[in-house]
Amino acid sequence: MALASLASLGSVPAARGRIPLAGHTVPLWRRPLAFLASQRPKGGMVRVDVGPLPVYLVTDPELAYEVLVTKAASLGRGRLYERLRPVLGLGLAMSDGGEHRRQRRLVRAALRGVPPARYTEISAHHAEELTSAWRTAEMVRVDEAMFDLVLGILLEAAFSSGLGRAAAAEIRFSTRVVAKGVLGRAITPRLLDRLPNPPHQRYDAAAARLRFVVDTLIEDRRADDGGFDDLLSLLMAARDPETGAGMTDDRIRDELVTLLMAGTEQAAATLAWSFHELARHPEVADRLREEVDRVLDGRPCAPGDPPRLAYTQRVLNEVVRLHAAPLLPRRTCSPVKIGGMHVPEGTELAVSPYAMHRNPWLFPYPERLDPDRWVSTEGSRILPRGAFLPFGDGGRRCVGDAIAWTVMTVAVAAVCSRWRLRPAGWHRVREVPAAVPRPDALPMIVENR
Ligand code: HEM
Repeated sequence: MALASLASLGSVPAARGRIPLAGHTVPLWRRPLAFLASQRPKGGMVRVDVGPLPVYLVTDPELAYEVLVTKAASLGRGRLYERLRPVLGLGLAMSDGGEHRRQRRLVRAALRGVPPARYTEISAHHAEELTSAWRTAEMVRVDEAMFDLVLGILLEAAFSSGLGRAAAAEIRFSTRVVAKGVLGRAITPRLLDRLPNPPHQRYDAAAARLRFVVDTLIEDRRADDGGFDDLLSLLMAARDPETGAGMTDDRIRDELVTLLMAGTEQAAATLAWSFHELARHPEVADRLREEVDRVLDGRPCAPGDPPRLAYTQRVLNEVVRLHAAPLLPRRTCSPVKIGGMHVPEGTELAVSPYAMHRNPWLFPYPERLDPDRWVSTEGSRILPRGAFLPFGDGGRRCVGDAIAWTVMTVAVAAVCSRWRLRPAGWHRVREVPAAVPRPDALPMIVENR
């Protein structure tokens, strides 16, 4: 059927709460995640007006699968991403089409070049260092501790021993500033760039410093490329199988910054939520500790252990379900049929894993942390494709998912084999929108088990 003769986007309903001229800016500003989770339109698509810009929000698994997988060739990055170029450059998260496919092949090959056992060893070492420094009754900002932990692990995987103290401190500082400011920067209209805005200035300066430090590390490695087997060396050695071409140093820097930013923010937020959820569900925490004790018997995780921690991984599966990406934005780069509708070129779409994962038709009692919903028994319901998207799907699916599972399993096991974390009663934790929502702050008290 010709595209033009199909139903048009005009038939897609607008989400409730729209105000003339302002669109849905008010609910998006005041309670964005609750607003997204409340969207369950009949046809699986609803229009959300971000000021004057209509964005078609996809909350139905079948449509999400079309957007992310089967029709992905007609979709590129959405507008939100354009604003991230000063920090992510031409890194994987920013490119499209054939360029993206070629680059992704190289990055995946480099990531796979570090054996999974190495990620387990590095994670176990860093997690031990962190948890052995905690003291009974101490208050720990778990969100910050997890950020430092994941970044430390990724930095060691990327630069092994080649990273000096000063460079490590600079990367830690800048990455934190960039991670905090990234969403504000992405949604601020370009028009306002000229106005003085201290948070944006801090963000821009941190982005520039982060890129500068990584540039210097690449330069140093070019001068002494003796026998490293880390991600940096693997990215330098990566060659396109068709053309034999490698990456320029600028591109290697963009990929490293992308991996550090994408990996740290999301895995750290998920880990922080894990401890928040375990504290709210003592029966789940007891079962997890029982498993960790049985499998590890008091020793740190070793290669081969993470897959044996099956209950721990089911808990993490629930955490990534409940605290998933609010939006995976896309823009059509050619006219395309989606959900039987004609979608013209230049349309902004966004799949919402967050909304989907909280849909009771897909996940009964969705607000409940229930690791056993992932036990497959005879007769258990099979989820439709496109319904569970913590790592996205298709050609843009997360390239760090396996690393994330290792890092997170090892870290949860390390904390739970030594400590119980109790919420510090004075703070009510809020979900802050980000690539993966993060806690605004997560102060917890360390207790003996
Ligand atoms: C719990 C942890 C993580 C979660 C929930 C997560 C989630 C995601 C999601 C949903 C996407 C797809 C975005 C889209 O379709 O628009 C993505 C892409 C990506 N992730 Fe992750 N991620 C995690 C950890 C990591 C780690 C540890 C790394 C790196 C070591 C990483 C690197 C990336 C990169 C580079 C992309 C872009 C892929 C592309 O565009 O081809 N992520 N991630």
